[in-house]
Amino acid sequence: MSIDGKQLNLELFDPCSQPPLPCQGESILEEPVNWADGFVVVYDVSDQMSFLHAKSILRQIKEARQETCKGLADLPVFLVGNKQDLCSARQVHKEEGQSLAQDDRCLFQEVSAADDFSEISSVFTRLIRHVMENFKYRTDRRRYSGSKSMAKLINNVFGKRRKSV
Ligand SMILES: Nc1nc2c(ncn2[C@@H]2O[C@H](COP(=O)(O)OP(=O)(O)OP(=O)(O)O)[C@@H](O)[C@H]2O)c(=O)[nH]1
Repeated sequence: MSIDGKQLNLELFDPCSQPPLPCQGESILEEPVNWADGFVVVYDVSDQMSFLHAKSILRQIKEARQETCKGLADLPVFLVGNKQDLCSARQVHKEEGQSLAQDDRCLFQEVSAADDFSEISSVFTRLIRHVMENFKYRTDRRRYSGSKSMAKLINNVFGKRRKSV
């Protein structure tokens, strides 16, 4: 992906599409929270339960980061309210999303993935810009996920190196 003239390799991890964890009660964030450079937490504006779930995930991110990465700059988190097009079925007001994002110091946007992919693209572009900004102030080296470490190893031996996010 190219952003602001920079060529980046992105690794996207969707915990919801992963197989269930062997140990019940283990957080879905257990693994990515250790290496992710940013988070997108999505809820459905027509589903109050999904908003409560998003709230709980934001709390988990905050707690996990405080535990594992003391002293590091906050990682950018984007709270996204999807299915904005379902006006008549709306259960979560935009203001509720805005207020949660404000309390948790997140970026916030309502989108309709079904209507307009450019809004989704803009969410990722904004998040990545914040990640890049954060890199300027971070002294730690980025930790890769397992698959990324292997890809990096192979790249170091055989390929050209690119900046990764
Ligand atoms: N009306 C409307 N429907 C949407 C929108 N985005 C997704 N959907 C529908 O919501 C359903 C779930 O979409 P998926 O793409 O499977 O969502 P997902 O994020 O992969 O779901 P998880 O399995 O929970 O991770 C599908 O029927 C989509 O067509 C949207 O913006 N508006």
